Amino acid sequence: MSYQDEEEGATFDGTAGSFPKDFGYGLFDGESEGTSSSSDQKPRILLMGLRRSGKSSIQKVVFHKMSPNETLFLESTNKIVKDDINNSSFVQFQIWDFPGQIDFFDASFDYDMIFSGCGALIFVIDAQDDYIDALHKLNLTVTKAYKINPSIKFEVFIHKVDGLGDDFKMESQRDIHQRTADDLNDSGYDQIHLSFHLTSIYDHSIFEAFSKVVQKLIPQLPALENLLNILNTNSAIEKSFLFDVVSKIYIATDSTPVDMQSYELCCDMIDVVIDVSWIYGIKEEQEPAALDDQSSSLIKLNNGTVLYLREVNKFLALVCILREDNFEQKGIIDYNFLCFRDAIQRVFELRNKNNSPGTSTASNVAVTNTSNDESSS
Ligand SMILES: Nc1nc2c(ncn2[C@@H]2O[C@H](COP(=O)(O)OP(=O)(O)OP(=O)(O)O)[C@@H](O)[C@H]2O)c(=O)[nH]1
Repeated sequence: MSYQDEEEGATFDGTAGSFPKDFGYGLFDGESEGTSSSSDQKPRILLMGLRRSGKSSIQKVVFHKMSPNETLFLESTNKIVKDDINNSSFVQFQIWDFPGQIDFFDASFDYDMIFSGCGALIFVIDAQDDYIDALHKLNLTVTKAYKINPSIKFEVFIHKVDGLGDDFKMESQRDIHQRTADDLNDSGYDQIHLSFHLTSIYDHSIFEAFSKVVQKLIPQLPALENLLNILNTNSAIEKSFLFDVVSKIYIATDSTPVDMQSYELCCDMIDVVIDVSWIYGIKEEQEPAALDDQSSSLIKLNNGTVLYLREVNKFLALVCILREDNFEQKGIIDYNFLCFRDAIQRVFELRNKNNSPGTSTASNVAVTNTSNDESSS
């Protein structure tokens, strides 16, 4: 089995989508290349599934801003393609895209090495196709991976659901759920937990599903959720997301349920802010950055709701949804936000202190220090 490091921009020039591929990518202030975790230490998210199930498309759309229509021209993957996700820099990991025809009984497939450093395994099932073979492969894959590394998070993407009606979607999910549980029982692995997500690259569901996968690998998630809950309560905010700006993955949200529409609105807001700041906000000689410490934006919707965005650091933004009436107390909201930003920085400073260099846990995503040069208050 051969490996291939994907050269950034070699196969896709990043012109599709609403902002450039290299927008805001890079290291934190004062950090040199040598200080970031090396490729081998970065935790892995594996993308597996049958041929043409949509693995490469998912990776390209979520992390390389490829427009969904362009995925029609993607060629079949015939090698394991390793992609370093350091574009967002906040959460760093590698995605390994596997060829659909991979054979676990092939002696050259070093699955000990592959599964041992793996944080999450995403198995993609094409819901528009007959999925019986895929379920067989899923069972084979998760049992093999579990034997080597029981701490892997197993995620099943029931993919390409854009072509399916709502009833059929639900029915497929139920059926796949049932069959995989039966298969795992039969093979004596009923302790393996699988999470299911209905996804499509043609809407935001793929970003939402990926957000949930990445969140499971962030050990600070409970602390972040708690901070968002406190912020919401004290500022009369209805919903808030902490976004990794470039990928539009949300790395945390408060504990109220996420509804797709709110998430989509917040994603669209990020696109608008970045597009506008790209056109008007950045001087030529400066290194492009998605946001700076002054970035904020306010969008009033005609249903009496306000979307409010504030920069947390170079790579993270807080996007809140609240009633227009409650936004009258903007001073309080801004003050609470500064406290929130300060607390977030302290959460990650603590982690960095606890983690001596080179000892990042393989299954958790590496989180880089978020502190800005400027004082936050
Ligand atoms: N309708 C629909 N088509 C999709 C979706 N995702 C991917 N596709 C299409 O599925 C086809 C196969 O996608 P790929 O990403 O090449 O599949 P793959 O799993 O990487 O395939 P291999 O490299 O052969 O293993 C492409 O024509 C994509 O446009 C989706 O969400 N909906």
